[in-house]
Amino acid sequence: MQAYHKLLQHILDHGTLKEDRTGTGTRSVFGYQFRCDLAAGFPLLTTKKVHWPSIVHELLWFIRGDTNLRYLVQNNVKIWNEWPFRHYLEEKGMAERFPQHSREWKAELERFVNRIREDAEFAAQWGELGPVYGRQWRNFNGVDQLAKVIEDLRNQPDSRRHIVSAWNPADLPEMVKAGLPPCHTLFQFYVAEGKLSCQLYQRSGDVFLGVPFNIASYALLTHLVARECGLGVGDFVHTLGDAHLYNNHVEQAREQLGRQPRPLPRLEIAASAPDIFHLSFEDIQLLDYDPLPAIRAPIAI
Ligand SMILES: Nc1nc(=O)c2c([nH]1)NC[C@@H]1CN(c3ccc(C(=O)N[C@@H](CCC(=O)O)C(=O)O)cc3)CN21
Ligand SMILES: O=c1ccn([C@H]2C[C@H](O)[C@@H](COP(=O)(O)O)O2)c(=O)[nH]1
Repeated sequence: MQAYHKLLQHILDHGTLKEDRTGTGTRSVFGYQFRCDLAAGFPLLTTKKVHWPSIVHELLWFIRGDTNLRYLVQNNVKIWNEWPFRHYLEEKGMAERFPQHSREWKAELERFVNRIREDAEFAAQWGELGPVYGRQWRNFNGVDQLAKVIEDLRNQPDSRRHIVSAWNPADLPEMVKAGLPPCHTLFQFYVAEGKLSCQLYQRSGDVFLGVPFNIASYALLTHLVARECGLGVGDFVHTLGDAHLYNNHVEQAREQLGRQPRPLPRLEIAASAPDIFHLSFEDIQLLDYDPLPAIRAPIAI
């Protein structure tokens, strides 16, 4: 928690003004690392409310190898809608009629999302994000990396080769169409003294909106994999490439920095829960999460 505040403050103090693909503009630093001890509490921000159900559903969606928006929409997870919608507008030649974030654009986005939810055929055609995280984790040119890393952690915990990569250069052109090239690019597990640690290399981090989700998601993944291997939890180490604060998030970041952290919540995985590949949302519970109110910020598309 303190580590996240330090990152926000570091970018405010030392970030370089830098243009970006979305045209929003950022303050950015290159190369930043922090760690959290997962035994000290679950690292979900308490200085603003973060939508926990979205984190759980998104991770279960990755673990299942799913890459279609439909599961997320059906579970009220809104964080991926804008990218397939942008692709849909472009393919239909409607992008100019719907300027991003305008009233008409918002109404059309809502219609798009409703059709994804209700119309299976429409979802199959327009909800597909391409070979993004879920595909690469479970089927990287035929390799089930997640199953393999769990097997290796059980058999050779001391190995220095416990890596899962979402960065598949041959598939990048397909990912860019309706999604994005993976931001959380590669992760590595490490076992010492019966505890599982995880380090993530994130090539690009939207520090106000994306990074709080990414921290919680990898913390949860580490807990789930540790349980699968009969290990305790160690550290989550987060290494960022381009760590940026969008120019339209600066006021929100300052507001958050003025708030006092509260005690961290705890994670509970049901004792009766099945293995990692068959978990359901109800098996995973966050206890004692008592955050300060959410702070709204626009998403850069
Ligand atoms: N610019 C950008 N930043 C990101 O973090 C990001 C992308 N693009 N594209 C792909 C995914 C989607 N992610 C997102 C998208 C939206 C929110 C967001 O709007 N969060 C709000 C409200 C979420 C809700 O309650 O539904 C928040 O306050 O956290 C967060 C992460 C992370 N990724
Ligand atoms: O899990 C995620 C996914 C995306 N982001 C952010 C990082 C950037 O702000 C954008 C992606 O734009 P690129 O031009 O492809 O870097 O999304 C994130 O923080 N976390």
